[in-house]
Amino acid sequence: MPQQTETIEEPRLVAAAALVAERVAFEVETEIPTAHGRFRFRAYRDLVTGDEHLAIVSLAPVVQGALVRVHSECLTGEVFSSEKCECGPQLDAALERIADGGVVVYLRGHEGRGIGLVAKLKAYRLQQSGLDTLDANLALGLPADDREYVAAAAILGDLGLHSVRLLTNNPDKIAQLTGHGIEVVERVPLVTGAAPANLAYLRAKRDRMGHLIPADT
Ligand SMILES: Nc1nc2c(ncn2[C@@H]2O[C@H](COP(=O)(O)OP(=O)(O)OP(=O)(O)O)[C@@H](O)[C@H]2O)c(=O)[nH]1
Ligand SMILES: [Zn+2]
Repeated sequence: MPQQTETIEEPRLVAAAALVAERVAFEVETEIPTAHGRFRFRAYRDLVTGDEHLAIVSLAPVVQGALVRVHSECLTGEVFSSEKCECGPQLDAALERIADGGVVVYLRGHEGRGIGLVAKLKAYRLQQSGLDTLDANLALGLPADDREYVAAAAILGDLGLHSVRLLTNNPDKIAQLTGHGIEVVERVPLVTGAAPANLAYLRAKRDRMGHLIPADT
């Protein structure tokens, strides 16, 4: 019986290893104490985009089905506590929650849903004159969401994870990771950081972009 299991899993493992090799290069691991506990910070170079991504891994063992957050970089929300989005509180909450055995994959190059910092600030400026988060991107001639998650799947593959409980409200993240060989056994909602300044943003994500955000937000 154990032999049979190995035979079934082998193609998946081979595919995961190939994805890792073609997409990311592991560079370094070091432990860092944070306000949310001590974590292993593992840095990867993205072989396609050149971005430097991170896997922030709990010291507690990470097993199949572990809690995972795949998080898009957001300078304004995470460094400057901008209340135009809820990225800062989401990242803090994710680190708290994975401390018992899980991973945050922090994706650089995802700033502004993949359009970059300057374009995001241009989009914010348009939002000041009334456009919502989606139409502001489109008015700039840019996609509503330009993110892809191959690198995240490759990093999870490097950690030996092919089955995860994913902290997200974004169905596209689940669909893309699944398409790249990561089985999402459960979606764990991550609703936090709502503030008067980001209510319209949360509602636009829910009503126009399909995010699974509670109706009473
Ligand atoms: N273009 C643009 N990007 C934004 C805006 N507000 C936040 N972002 C970016 O959106 C990204 C986060 O994506 P979200 O759609 O908020 O959330 P998500 O990660 O897809 O979904 P969750 O997993 O549920 O958190 C970050 O890179 C932010 O910089 C905005 O108004 N316009
Ligand atoms: Zn943000």
